[in-house]
Amino acid sequence: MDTVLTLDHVSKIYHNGRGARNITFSVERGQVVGLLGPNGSGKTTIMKSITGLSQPTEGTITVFGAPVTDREKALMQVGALIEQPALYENLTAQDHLRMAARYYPGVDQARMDKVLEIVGLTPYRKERCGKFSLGMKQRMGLALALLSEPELMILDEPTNGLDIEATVEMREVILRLAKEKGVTFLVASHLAAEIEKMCDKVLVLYEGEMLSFDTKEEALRLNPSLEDYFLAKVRDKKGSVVL
Ligand SMILES: Nc1ncnc2c1ncn2[C@@H]1O[C@H](COP(=O)(O)OP(=O)(O)OP(=O)(O)O)[C@@H](O)[C@H]1O
Repeated sequence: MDTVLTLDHVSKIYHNGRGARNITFSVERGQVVGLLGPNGSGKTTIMKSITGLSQPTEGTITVFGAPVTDREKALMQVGALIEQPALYENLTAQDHLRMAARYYPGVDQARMDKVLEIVGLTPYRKERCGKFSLGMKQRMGLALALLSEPELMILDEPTNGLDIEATVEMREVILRLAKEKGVTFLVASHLAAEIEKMCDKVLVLYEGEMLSFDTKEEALRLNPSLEDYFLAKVRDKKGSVVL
């Protein structure tokens, strides 16, 4: 199997002592890996370190065999949606894609049409993004992240704030891309059920610490759900304290 992403003893500690500590895991091509953890557990910190948005205090991150310190090379094949997508209220979906396409020489009109189709925004391509619903904005962010046909996608809470239908649509897009195109995904969520529906492997984060990294099958072997698995891991960490 091809290893797409490796974190080796990575820590990112902010000046206030918080962040994420001693994170080690690898992701293989075509896998959908979930980062599961409550608010403040370090999910965004890890994703920002992978995408080069922030600098780890310790450890090494390798993307497609290149260290993330060699930013341009490592991140050429990475698409990311971290926090809310930054969209201009007065620009249309099509305008946003044209602007982003300037950074990617190989991206043509056909690719722009394709990403709009993938995320289901083709009928709205000439509408201003300021008029988009939250779910449409999120899908627009995904379209922009997909524009350069990245082989690795880093998605931070991609269904945050979305209603049931938009959540299902977002999940279907992710699973389709993983299955049909072999795209590798690292997806962060604080919802165990969300990770359970989407991921092949799950990494549990708690208070900046990595508590486990298992396949979904392993996680569900002794637990009825990923929620129970998560609670069991947190209980193990806290000793006998019952949540
Ligand atoms: N720029 C920063 N400066 C100082 N502390 C920070 C900074 N960014 C995050 N933190 C702290 O680091 C810890 C991890 O935060 P992070 O945003 O990575 O968590 P998260 O799991 O993504 O949370 P959420 O689900 O709320 O987005 C938290 O305690 C947070 O307060």
